[in-house]
Parts: sequence; C-alpha cells; structure tokens
Amino acid sequence: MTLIDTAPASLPDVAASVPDFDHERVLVVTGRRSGLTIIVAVHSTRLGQALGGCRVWQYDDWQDALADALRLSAAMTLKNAAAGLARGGGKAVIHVPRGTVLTEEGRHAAMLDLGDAVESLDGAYMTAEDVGTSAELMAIVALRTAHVCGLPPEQGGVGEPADATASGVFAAIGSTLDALDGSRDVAGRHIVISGLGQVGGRLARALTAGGARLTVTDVDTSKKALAAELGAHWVEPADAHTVNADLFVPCGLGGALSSRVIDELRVRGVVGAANNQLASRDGARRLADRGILWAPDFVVNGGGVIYLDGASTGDADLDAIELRVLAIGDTVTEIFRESAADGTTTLEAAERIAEARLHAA
Ligand SMILES: NC(=O)c1ccc[n+]([C@@H]2O[C@H](COP(=O)([O-])OP(=O)(O)OC[C@H]3O[C@@H](n4cnc5c(N)ncnc54)[C@H](O)[C@@H]3O)[C@@H](O)[C@H]2O)c1
Repeated sequence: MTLIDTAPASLPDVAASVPDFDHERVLVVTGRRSGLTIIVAVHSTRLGQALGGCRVWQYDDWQDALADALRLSAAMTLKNAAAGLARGGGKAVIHVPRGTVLTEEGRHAAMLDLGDAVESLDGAYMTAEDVGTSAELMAIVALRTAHVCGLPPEQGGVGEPADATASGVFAAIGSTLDALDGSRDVAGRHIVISGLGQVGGRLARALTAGGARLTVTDVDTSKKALAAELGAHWVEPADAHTVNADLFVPCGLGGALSSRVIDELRVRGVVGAANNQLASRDGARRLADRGILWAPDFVVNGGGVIYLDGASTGDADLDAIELRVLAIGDTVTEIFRESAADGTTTLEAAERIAEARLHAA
C-alpha cells in the first residue's frame, strides 16, 4: 500500500524516476513545528519492522528529497536482508531547502516533527541517525516516539553505530584485498578514503594502525587536521578517485561513482561505507569491465544496522554482535565468488543473496 499524506501534482513523475517503485508506505508531511518537509519511506516490512536512519540534508526541492528517500529505503531492505536481520527497509529524509541554515532550535523542532511522523506509522518503521543527525538528536525524537534507536548511552541508548559500520567496512576491505591478492593484510597497501566523517575518520585511524598508506580527502577542509595527525596524504576531493592506489574507499555521500569517475579510477578495488555509490545501476558492469572489483555498498556498510538491531534489544550480546559485523567480510567473499562463477556483476550477486534471504522469510 502506498500512503501519501500530502499529494502534490508532480508526485507520479518523481515516482516514475525511481526504478521499481514498490514501497509499502510513503509519508510526506510538513513538520508542524519546523515547517520542513519530512519524508518517511517504508519500503518493506516483510522481514520485520523497517529500520533505517534519518537523513537531514539540503536538496533543490522536496521532490529530490523524496526520490532520495525512496532509493535509500529500498536499499535498506536489501541491506537488512543481506545482514541477516529480521528487519525490513525504511528511511526518513528531512528536506532542508538549499541555502537554509538550520538553527539549533530548528533542528530540535525538526526532530520532534520526525518523532510524530514515525509515531503515526504505528511501529512500521524505526528511525536512527544518519547523515546530518546524531545520537543526541535521536534523544529528541524519543520524546515523541519509542520507535527510535541509537540514543546516547548516558540517556539509556546504545550510542552511535559508526564504530560497527567502520568495523564492517574494515572486514570488507580485508575480503576485497584477499580476492585481489590472496591476503587480507592492509599493511603496505595504498588506500584512498574520500570522506573523513564518522565512519571514514574511524576507518582512517584503523587502517593507519594496520600499516596502510593513506591518501584522504573531504569537502570539509577542517579534516586536514586528521590527515596530518595520521600522516596521510591529502588531495582535493575532485582528484581523489584519480589517485593510483590499491583501493578507493568512498565514505562521503552517495552517487560518487559516475561513469566518468569509474572511467578515471586507477585502483583495483572499490569498497566503502557510502550509501548508493553507483550514480546509475550500469556502473556495476562498467566497473567489472574495467577489471575493478566493487564490493556492494549495501553489504559493506551493514555494520551499523547490525549493531543497532542487536544492541537495541534488552539482552544485547556485544560479542555476538561483533561476530555478525565481522561476518560482512564473509558475505563479501561469497558475493565475489558467485559473481566470478557466473559472470554477473557483484551488484547482481549481492542482490541475489539478499533476495534469497528476503524470500526465504
Ligand atoms: N554512520 C554510519 O554508521 C553509517 C552506516 C551506514 C552507511 N553510512 C553511510 O556512510 C557515509 C558516511 O557516513 P558518516 O556517518 O561517516 O557521515 P558523516 O556526515 O559523518 O561524514 C561524511 C563526510 O563526507 C564528507 N563529504 C561529503 N561529500 C563529500 C565529497 N563529495 N567528497 C569528499 N567528502 C565528502 C563530509 O564533509 C563528511 O566529513 C554516508 O553515505 C552514510 O549514509 C553510514
């Protein structure tokens, strides 16, 4: 069922621009307090309550935010299935009009509005942090709904999932290196990280500790301090993908792998945390044709949801959660094996594995 609470005339065009529109529910509301457009897309609850973060981001218009929510929520269904969770896929997006600076009060109001929107879905969707939100902001959401996870530990929550996400990406990097060279060891490898935020920053530290040689970038130049601290080489964001290295690790926003970027890559593998890395689906074939091994993003970055799902239950077993996060590396190896065996792209192999888990339910 598709539920549109606010039904603008151009909605069919937006939906048509999203391949395979098959979402269960989409809620589009104007926040009573914030005045911002809040979108909650529930793609599937087949495996259980939908789980996915809330992104607060600037778009040209709310239709672009809706398209993003539709794509991201569908990706969450595959991600949660690939991670072996009893969770469906959903995502919330709050549209901040381009050029608007959200004040602290505005952000607070937006989180209360988000809480109301989530609560109105009667438990179909549980929200969490994502780009533009934080554990502290999730505590504000929790004032309006119980269907939120990842609150700060001092407020009874399980904290931010970025550690687990970074651990999962690290495991996937090991599997990618193993598939390329027969060794998981990062020591001596040259790795390019684009985006030094919560996940990319942690990954940079872990890879440096493991002996990797790093080239890094971020659109936020304050991240140069971390690069200097780690002894990493800094390049401009537009040049990062052209660096001759072993791996390119996208940890910024989605869509980084356009046709042009893929053609200009000078690495043997791409494996990173960013959601929806491929600007278009045929990028997976383009990467394969160039002999570049791509570890599908929705599998690689599943550590965060594995942590949030596991840690949010009353009797959380952190060791068991860690093992499930590290098992992302095994899934990546399985994807590479299947894709090599039948000549399909790694994207197709990953989707097959996720869909098999989805339909086995
Ligand atoms: N945080 C998590 O646990 C988690 C889980 C799953 C997926 N992800 C995905 O991983 C990515 C990073 O997440 P995060 O939590 O680290 O976000 P973040 O906002 O903390 O960090 C993103 C960083 O990327 C930088 N950036 C943005 N655009 C860039 C560009 N074009 N080139 C270079 N740098 C750019 C930003 O300045 C920022 O420092 C996002 O796509 C997110 O959806 C995160």
